This record gives sequence, structure tokens and C-alpha cells, in this order.
Amino acid sequence: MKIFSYMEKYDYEQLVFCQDEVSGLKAIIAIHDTTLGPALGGTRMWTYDSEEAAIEDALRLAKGMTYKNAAAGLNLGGGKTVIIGDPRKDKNEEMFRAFGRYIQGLNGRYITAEDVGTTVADMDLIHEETDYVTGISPAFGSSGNPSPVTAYGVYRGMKAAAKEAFGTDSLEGKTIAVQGVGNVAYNMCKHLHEEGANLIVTDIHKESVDRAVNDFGAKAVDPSEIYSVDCDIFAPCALGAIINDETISQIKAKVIAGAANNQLKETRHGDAIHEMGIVYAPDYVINAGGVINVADELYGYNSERAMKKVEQVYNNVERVIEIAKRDNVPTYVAADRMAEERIEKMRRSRSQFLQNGQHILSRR
Ligand SMILES: NC(=O)c1ccc[n+]([C@@H]2O[C@H](COP(=O)([O-])OP(=O)(O)OC[C@H]3O[C@@H](n4cnc5c(N)ncnc54)[C@H](O)[C@@H]3O)[C@@H](O)[C@H]2O)c1
Ligand SMILES: CC(C)C[C@H](N)C(=O)O
Repeated sequence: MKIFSYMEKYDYEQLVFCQDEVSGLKAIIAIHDTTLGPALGGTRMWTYDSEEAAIEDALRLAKGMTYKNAAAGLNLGGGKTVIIGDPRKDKNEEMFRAFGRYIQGLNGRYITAEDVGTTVADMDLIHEETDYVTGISPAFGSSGNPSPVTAYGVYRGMKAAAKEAFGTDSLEGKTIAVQGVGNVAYNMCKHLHEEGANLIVTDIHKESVDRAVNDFGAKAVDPSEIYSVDCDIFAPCALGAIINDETISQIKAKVIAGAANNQLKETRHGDAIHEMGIVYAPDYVINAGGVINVADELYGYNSERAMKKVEQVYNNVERVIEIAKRDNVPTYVAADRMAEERIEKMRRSRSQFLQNGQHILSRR
């Protein structure tokens, strides 16, 4: 991978490599764009096949956060971290504290939170070293685990997409195929089950599948079967790039709406599902609930205020569908336009001179 060419192509600001021999920390912080504000995005811990795969994941996820935060109306830029390692085996206190010191060194350009493989307890350890972390324990006056809030936002956004495809936003009696029943999807399934939806689930971890089967009467299938099951809605809630050349032809759903980041392997896959008449709720629009919730901590966390903003995920998905129809483009293009327009307007309005946040004459 030619790192500078890649960064130049998508206009990344910064890529930081963090290594700590004592704890085994190997982390990559990617900051994509800070036009709207400090880059806020979670920390993923995962076993990558190669360093290149980890770098690419960090970069792709960071860019997604720029668009997610912009589309959600937050005054935040986009960044993300990946820690290379197995979250079930390789974590230790020193690792997250060493990582916290690296974040502190960025002096507020990057603020972290949870993502796949990291928990509130990990964020609390990071918080021992830096204030630039959200999603820490409610005991600190913070918002805690963002996953249930992300799940609620995905549920609301799924209803908006269903309205477009089926003429009603009721999910009662609808069959929803869920890929990955981890933190977000378990909570999403709870809402869907309460509304009377039928669930088909899969996961690479048997205990996660069993929990959904027991708690929600879900039907379990093998991970390789989830794309081709008969269903109304496909909800990708595991990792990215799952809408690709191999999977598209198998999908029977009329709607794709799920929590996973970077669902389209390439943009042309977004064109392909559009041509198939599938209503696609763009990932970073529908899964913004968690970041909306943790971002509220920056103002002194207020759950009621945050949840009001999370409700807007329904309207944001509706708005994207409207733009897509108006401009005759796929929904992923409409979402990008919505986000880019906001960033560009802010970039231009910020070109006005300001001396370190103070009026230039205030130093006299
Ligand atoms: N946690 C949040 O608040 C949040 C917010 C926005 C987006 N997301 C995104 O949503 C997705 C899920 O996040 P999470 O926090 O629930 O993570 P998680 O790790 O709790 O859940 C992911 C689940 O997917 C399973 N999985 C992984 N690969 C799979 C495969 N090939 N087939 C089937 N199952 C597989 C894992 O075993 C796990 O149970 C991620 O893409 C994440 O980036 C999460
Ligand atoms: C809670 C968040 C700041 C990060 C979350 N993992 C996301 O992708 O949106």
C-alpha cells in the first residue's frame, strides 16, 4: 500500500502509529478531516491478517466517521483507531493506558470511544491518562456503552427505509436477517422482537447466536447462509465490505439496513444494489446513534437531549432517500452529498481570520 498516495487521494490529515513494548500495544490512529471539529471516532480491536489490512481499516473507518458526524449534524470531524490484537486474549491495563497517553499527545485533535472489541471498562482505563475519551462509565457523569443507543437509531432508521420499500414503517411480521449479533445487534433485535418481527440470525460465536435464539425466538443459520435467506430486510451488523461481488447476487431482501460500518466493499456495489431496486439505508447515516450519544458528553451529558437527536436518525434516512429520488442517484451518493455539502459550507465560512480563538486586538 502506498500510504501517502492513499492519504492524498481521500485527503486524510494524519496517521499515527503507536507502539508500546511492555503492553504489546500496536495501534493506528487515523484522522481524516477536522473541518467541523475534533475527530471523534471509536477504537476497534481486531486480529488483522496483515498490518496493511489494519491500516486500511483505520483509514476507511476514519473517513466514515467524517461523513457520519457531518451527516448527523455534529460539530465533529472524523477519526478512528484500530488496535491490532485479539480482544478476547490480548487486552491488559497497561495497553489502554499507554494508548491513552498517545491520545493525550494529540492534544484534543482526536477523541475516542468504543467500537468492535472494546468496552466501557477499556475506555475507563484510557480515561486514567486522558480526557479525550467518551463512552466512559456513567459513574463519571458520562454516557456509558453507546451500543444500545446505536441499536435504537438503527431500529428507527430501518423503519424509515421500510416505509419507502413497503409503504409502511411497521416491522410487525417482517422477516429480518441479522449478520452478527454482538453489542449493537442484540439490542436492535430486542426492539424488532418487541414490534413483532421475525428474526434470522448468525454469528461466528455460538453463544451470541444462542442468546438471540433463546431471548427472541430467532432462527439461527450458518454465517455463509445469511445472505441468501428469504427475508424482507438484511441487517449487516458485523464487519464491513459485506456487500460485494460474491454476496450481491444472493441477497433477496428489499431493504438493507444495519449497524456495520463500511458495508459497501466498493462504491460500485452501492450502484449494483440500487439497480436491483433495494432500498439501502447508508451505514453511516443509520448507525449514528452511538456517536450522537457520546458526543453529547462534550456538552455535559444529558440523556434526554441526546435521545432527541438520536430520534432524528429516522428523518435523516428519510432525507437521504428524498435526495436520492430527487437527484436520481443511489442513496449512498445522496448521503455523501448531504455530508460533503455541510463540510464544504463550514470550510468556506471558517476561512474568516481568527487569532487563536481571540480577537487580534485583545493582546494589547
Ligand atoms: N457499538 C456501537 O455503538 C457502534 C456504532 C456504530 C457502528 N457500529 C458498527 O456496528 C458493527 C457491530 O458493532 P458492535 O459494537 O455490535 O460489535 P460487536 O463486536 O459487539 O459485534 C459484532 C459481532 O459480529 C460477529 N461477527 C464478526 N464477523 C462475523 C461474520 N463474518 N459473520 C457473522 N458474525 C460475525 C462477532 O462475533 C460479534 O458478535 C461494527 O461494524 C461497528 O463498527 C457500532
Ligand atoms: C460510539 C462511536 C464514537 C463510535 C462507533 N463505534 C461508530 O462507529 O460510530
